Amino acid sequence: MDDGGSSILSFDLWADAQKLFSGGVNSPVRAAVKPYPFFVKSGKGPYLITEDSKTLIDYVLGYGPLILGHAHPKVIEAVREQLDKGWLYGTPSRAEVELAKLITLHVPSAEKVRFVNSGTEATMTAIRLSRGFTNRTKILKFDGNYHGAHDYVLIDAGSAATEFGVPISQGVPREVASTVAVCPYNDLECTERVLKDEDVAGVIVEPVMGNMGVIPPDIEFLKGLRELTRAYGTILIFDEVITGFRLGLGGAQSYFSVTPDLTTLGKIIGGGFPIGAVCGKRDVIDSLTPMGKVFNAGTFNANPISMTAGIATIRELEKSDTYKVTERATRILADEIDNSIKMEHVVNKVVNFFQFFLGVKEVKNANDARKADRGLYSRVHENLLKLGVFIPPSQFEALFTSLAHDDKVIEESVSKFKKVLEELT
Ligand SMILES: Cc1ncc(COP(=O)(O)O)c(C=O)c1O
Ligand SMILES: N[C@H](C=O)CCC(=O)O
Repeated sequence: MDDGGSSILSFDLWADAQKLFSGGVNSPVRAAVKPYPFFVKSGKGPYLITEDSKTLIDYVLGYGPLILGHAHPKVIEAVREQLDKGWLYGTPSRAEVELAKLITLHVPSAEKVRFVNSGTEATMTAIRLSRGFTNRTKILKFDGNYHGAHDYVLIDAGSAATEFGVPISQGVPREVASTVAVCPYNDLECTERVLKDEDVAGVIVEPVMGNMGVIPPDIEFLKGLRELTRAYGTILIFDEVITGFRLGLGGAQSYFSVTPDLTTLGKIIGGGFPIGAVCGKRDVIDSLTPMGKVFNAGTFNANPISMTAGIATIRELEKSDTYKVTERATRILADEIDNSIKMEHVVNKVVNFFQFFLGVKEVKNANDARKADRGLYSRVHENLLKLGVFIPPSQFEALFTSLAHDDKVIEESVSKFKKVLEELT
């Protein structure tokens, strides 16, 4: 980052933060920013403004939720209106019905919904549901898929768990870990072997892997998962915390025409406010308390602010050119990056999010991603930051585009990427 005498504020905040928080941060990936995490005072459209008064073009976008860009006026208006009416009732409110209607309208697998407060809670609840509904214990997940920060899934997890070398977290009881089988992504043979040999309650999968960089699925893999889980009476859970309302209004399940039994959502459906949701077949969701015996509860579940921001966001997605704009932005940027890198590399993109991998020929699963040159990726991140472009600090995250990433922003970004990539690769 260009100090220019003005980065004292971030630097000082960082010094304080290290005394106050483990590693100076409250979510580990943030500590990977080089040379040290900058602190943000505001966001507008495609930009972040740092405490050092630097403007950065943002391709992190809160790790995915901000598909309309920062501080979109429609979301501000809706949340302001809600604030005047209070923000927590401990009762149902109109907004949760409206948001659930939008989700069930657009997401093919969603007949009923349970709102929670994060993607982590959503996958935890979906897994418990699949166990409760089937009366089985085992879960199958895929190497490098990240489903949040709870015990059931911190086994061969991607994202910061891989970045910081804890794909299997300390503190997860061995008894819990032993209930989770892991297969390589895009590997149906392994999946079938596990389903045949074990009594599996649920298979949880990111329909596009977005937590080892971006890794697209083989369409046959998703279709095969559907057929196999049906054949073995296992619940298929699509973790669409990233892909939900990003690949289109119907998420990955519409994009790939594969309908799971349960879907977990988060990020975009809260318009950038904390949220999670489990949705799926009526009889499965009805297994949750109070109708059923699978427990879930939450003080902040379906809180009116997140509901309102989510409604405003989805309404905007329904009528704006967001998918056209974000796809175009990703295509131009990803292609230009592809052309600018001189060494062996891969650029993986799906609709409107992408990642590049240096020093490898193909990235089809987590093992391929681990072979990429992470040190060099980190230098690209650092040098781009000096030029005013913020990409994820970790190889194992994704670059996202938003409605605010118009041609002018992309043009400026392309010239900066070219400069850095031609110099470093
Ligand atoms: C696919 C996926 N599932 C689950 C989660 C967990 O969501 P949250 O961070 O909101 O708990 C994330 C991101 O963090 C994710 O990318
Ligand atoms: N990869 C994570 C979610 O998608 C990044 C967010 C975080 O862990 O802070």
